[in-house]
Amino acid sequence: MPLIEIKGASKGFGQPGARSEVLKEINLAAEEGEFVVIVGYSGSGKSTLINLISGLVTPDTGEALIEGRRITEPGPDRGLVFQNYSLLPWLTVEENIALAVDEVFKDWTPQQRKVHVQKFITMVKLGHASHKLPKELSGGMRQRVSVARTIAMNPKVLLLDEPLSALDALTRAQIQDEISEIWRENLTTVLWITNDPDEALLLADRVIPLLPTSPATLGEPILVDIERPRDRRTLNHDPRFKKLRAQLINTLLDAKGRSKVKSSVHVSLPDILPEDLTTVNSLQFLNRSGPRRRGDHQREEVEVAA
Ligand SMILES: Nc1ncnc2c1ncn2[C@@H]1O[C@H](COP(=O)(O)OP(=O)(O)OP(=O)(O)O)[C@@H](O)[C@H]1O
Repeated sequence: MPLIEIKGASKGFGQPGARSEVLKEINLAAEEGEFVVIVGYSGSGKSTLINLISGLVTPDTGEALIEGRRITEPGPDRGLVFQNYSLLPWLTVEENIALAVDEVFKDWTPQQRKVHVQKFITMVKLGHASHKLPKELSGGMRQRVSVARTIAMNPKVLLLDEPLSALDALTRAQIQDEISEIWRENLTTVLWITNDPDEALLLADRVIPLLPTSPATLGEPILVDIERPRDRRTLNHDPRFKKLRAQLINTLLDAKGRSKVKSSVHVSLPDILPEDLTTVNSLQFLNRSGPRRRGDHQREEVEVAA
């Protein structure tokens, strides 16, 4: 049985009449220990999709499951890391992580909890900053705390919603490598959302494109059968990487192109004959009591883009 699963889920927002359908017939499964990345355009519904699993969003139809149980609300078995760190500003690095650990491991001794917190601070290389407040940290350091805090709660699956998009490219690359290493050592199941195809292919076992159809649907998964650890410098020249990259980007671009092709509808013209204003006689229409009607046999339709 897959660790997490989404079966036939659709989701829209808003009241009838002003409703927007965001996701349609989403089917997804991730096995234990698997690193799955969903890649899609901004605004296409990526957060909505990951939140079906976090429990923050309930599907209109279909269901999301963890270990076969239906997800109805957030829970400690699913750790969520957002793009905006969400640290408590009045607590230090250590205290921010300890707060989460104390909440989840209530029956542990204070010493056990302290050792556990230190392990994760070391894992994200923040030993030198454990007594600093969030305002004294760089964006990259804050995101490391956020990741450490979430992993320290031992979730069954780590859900990352564009965790690095607020960071500069170099810090981003560094933290991608760090999280990849943490994943390999701990083999947590990871579901990562991004709008960056390179990030997706560097990190994932399997990349799934979220197609910008309206509503969005999932495309065919792309298996990234490139051995780990993956070195970003050599990867760029690896023919397998180049091929997968082209396949992924083309899939997303093709779907975007198709979504621009609008349908057309037939509209009946009003039941009024147009006046010919090029002849003097036509000015007679000013004396008429009403417009001239088309006969039924003259009814006209035009095709307009919808
Ligand atoms: N709670 C909500 N109420 C109403 N509309 C919502 C809600 N959540 C999301 N939406 C709409 O659903 C669509 C998809 O949003 P979502 O945040 O899932 O996209 P995204 O791909 O994660 O975007 P981004 O990459 O910009 O973060 C957007 O049009 C958004 O306005």
